[in-house]
Amino acid sequence: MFNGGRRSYPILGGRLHFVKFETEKLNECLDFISSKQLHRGGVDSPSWRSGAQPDDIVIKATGGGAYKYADLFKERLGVSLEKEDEMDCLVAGANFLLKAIRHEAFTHMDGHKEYVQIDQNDLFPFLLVNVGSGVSIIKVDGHGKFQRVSGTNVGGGTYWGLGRLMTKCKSFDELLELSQRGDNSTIDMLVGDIYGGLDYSKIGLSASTIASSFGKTISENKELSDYRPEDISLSLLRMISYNIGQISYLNALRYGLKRIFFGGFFIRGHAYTMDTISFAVNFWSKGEAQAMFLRHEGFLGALGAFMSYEKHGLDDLRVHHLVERFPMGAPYVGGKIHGPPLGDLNAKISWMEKFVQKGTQIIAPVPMGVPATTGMGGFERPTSKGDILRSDASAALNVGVLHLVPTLDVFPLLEDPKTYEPNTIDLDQDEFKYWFKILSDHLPDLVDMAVASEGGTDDAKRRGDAFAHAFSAHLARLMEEPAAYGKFGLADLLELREECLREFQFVDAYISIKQRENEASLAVLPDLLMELDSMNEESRLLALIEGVLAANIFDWGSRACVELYHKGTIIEIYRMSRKKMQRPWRIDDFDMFKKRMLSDRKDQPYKRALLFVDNSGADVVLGMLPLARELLRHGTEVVLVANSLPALNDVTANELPQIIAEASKHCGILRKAAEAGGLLVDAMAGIQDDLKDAPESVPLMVVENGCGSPCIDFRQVSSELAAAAKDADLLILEGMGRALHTNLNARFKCDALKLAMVKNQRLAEKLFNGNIYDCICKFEPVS
Ligand SMILES: Nc1ncnc2c1ncn2[C@@H]1O[C@H](COP(=O)(O)OP(=O)(O)O)[C@@H](O)[C@H]1O
Ligand SMILES: CC(C)(COP(=O)(O)O)[C@@H](O)C(=O)NCCC(=O)O
Ligand SMILES: [Mn+2]
Repeated sequence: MFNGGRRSYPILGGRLHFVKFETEKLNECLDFISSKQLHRGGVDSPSWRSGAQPDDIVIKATGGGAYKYADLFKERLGVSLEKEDEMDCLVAGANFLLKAIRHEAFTHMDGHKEYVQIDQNDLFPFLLVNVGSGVSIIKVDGHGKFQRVSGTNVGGGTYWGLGRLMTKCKSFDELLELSQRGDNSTIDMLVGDIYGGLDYSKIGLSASTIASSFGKTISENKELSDYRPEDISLSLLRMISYNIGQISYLNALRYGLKRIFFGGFFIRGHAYTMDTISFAVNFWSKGEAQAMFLRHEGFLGALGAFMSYEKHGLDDLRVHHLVERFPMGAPYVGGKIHGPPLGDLNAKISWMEKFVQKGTQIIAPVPMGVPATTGMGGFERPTSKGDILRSDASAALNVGVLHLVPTLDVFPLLEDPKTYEPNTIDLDQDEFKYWFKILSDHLPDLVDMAVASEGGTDDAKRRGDAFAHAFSAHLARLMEEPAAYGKFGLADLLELREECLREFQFVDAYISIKQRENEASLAVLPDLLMELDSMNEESRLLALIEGVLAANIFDWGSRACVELYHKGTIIEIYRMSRKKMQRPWRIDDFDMFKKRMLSDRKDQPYKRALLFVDNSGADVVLGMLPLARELLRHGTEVVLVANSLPALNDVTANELPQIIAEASKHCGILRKAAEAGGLLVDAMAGIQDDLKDAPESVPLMVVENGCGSPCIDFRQVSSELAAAAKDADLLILEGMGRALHTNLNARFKCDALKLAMVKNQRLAEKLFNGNIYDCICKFEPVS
């Protein structure tokens, strides 16, 4: 793909993994790079096989290490480090993240984390404070436009260095963990100590405000060993965090800036550190300035260096080109540098098994800070004692793998992409608890299905167990901290399950069910079409919509529906479902749709309809295909939009042509249209054409949606779908995932019909005050 004609080279896709290591582990890092041949593009890369010389390979790097270790990289890997200016990189990294990652920035006050939607038109200027070993304070005015306005030598290195000397801690995480059990009032002199336990309210200081860090230690006749390491660590952490917050605020004041973004590895997603910094900024600015933190806090420099490869064309990347995934791999289960090779399945499984054997450790794939409140004053003692922050061995980062997919686009028919939110229901703590149970209960059946789909071998069983543990670990992690992976909705949760299956190489867990149901449905399709053709236009349209709703019952993601399937054959259940259809439906805009189809537009049919199909079997064969056929009959071009990758029993775009070819054997309308859409080239070869003289048909086409999930997020669809949408004037969204969990409230630039059966009692009550098996027929004409 070429980008607007401005570049002469294509933008390729790829994945960005985020891995950190301490400088003293540099040799292990070099071993890792070397064993995976990462400097040559990985063991699978063509340059590795063709024996590209490392001399030709340039790695972008920044910071002091880029100078200090250039010789070592040359010696050990044979590659040259190309040094990029550190400030340039910090700014480029921050700008990229704020532009391209949806839930990058968040506030953290009194233990409460909130993601902030950054408006690109209202981003600059801002203050960027990078808290690494030392602290850089940068005023950023635009892309590549910045000035380092200040800094302080009292930074992360100071906390870690002093902390190490004073507490004998062996690791940074140990020191941080100690602070969570600390009480700084034994060390710090507080306002209350000076004023006899009272607040100094005249200048707005509460009794618990620190008057002098470490101030209490001067007046007592005590040695270092008389103080608890926990208390020392906490006093140190507060002293340094508060100081950084205060200096940052003063610089923001100096330049009249309201927003301060904090990055650097000192922060470590640690709730207490962030709360202290936020308190300082908020207190001194009297609420005028805002401290914000970044999920990729420690990677600003590295990202900026990576961006400086001009050939990547990364400066043109937009938020819709990036998909963040949270799979199980070395960095996620806390692999040290020598953790499982990226992409090596067997090693990933072994990792899972190891963690499972250890029992309690696999409660979550990434670490977290304490969701505790630090109290109104920001300087109270931590109310929840910290055993939640895990040690670095099992700890990793709050970020996933960034997939760069240049073929993704924003769906052009979204009325307002800026305000569009795919998820209908906010996944708050309560809601998450419910879905946690639903998904956990469903897991054993899904594992059985997945293992069977891969032949039930021992290898498949091992992968199945690993998948179950990986997905459970993610659920547990989210249960602990719902905001751990950015703003996470039900659509993301359902997609995460599919991603975990793919991570352990389950290609299509529901393949045999899909095939069985397709066959059974295709066998009764001719009778259904005959019955439909015997009706008048009005009754037929109603029967078709009824048919779509009734057949949406075939959903292997719904517990209630799966239980039904034991009670009869596919056709029996389909008939039962149709018989139960009682109008008015819970939302029933059918009459409006009918008027539009059969009266208003009788002589001016829709030009092109996009039908977002859902499940395999009866749903697509007896529901959506006959509806497509009716539209074709009216002279409307039909594009069937299906998943790119399998998800539950959803039909995929790859599978559709074969299904259409089978259906076309019984139906001339479908056959002509499919031919016109180029769908039958292979499938119908050799079949006698008795329709040669029939009039030309409008085309029936298939496009993939770019998703592998039961839901759809219209901010990121395939460019093929975006292109097909250009002339569309009708959208039909079908199914619970695409029309209820997501997009129920989405507004489009053209007419939209949302059809679904509600197959979950709680959702029916919550959304419609209704009941399980209620049907929704929501028609939203543009005018
Ligand atoms: N696991 C860790 N080991 C050592 N320091 C850590 C660790 N996690 C966070 N830190 C903090 O991060 C700081 C280094 O931050 P970083 O962003 O890498 O900056 P720099 O490149 O200036 O060293 C350390 O001084 C320490 O305060
Ligand atoms: C995963 C699904 C959204 C799929 O529904 P569909 O889009 O196929 O109509 C749905 O099955 C679901 O929300 N299931 C979980 C709820 C339950 O088992 O009750
Ligand atoms: Mn489905």
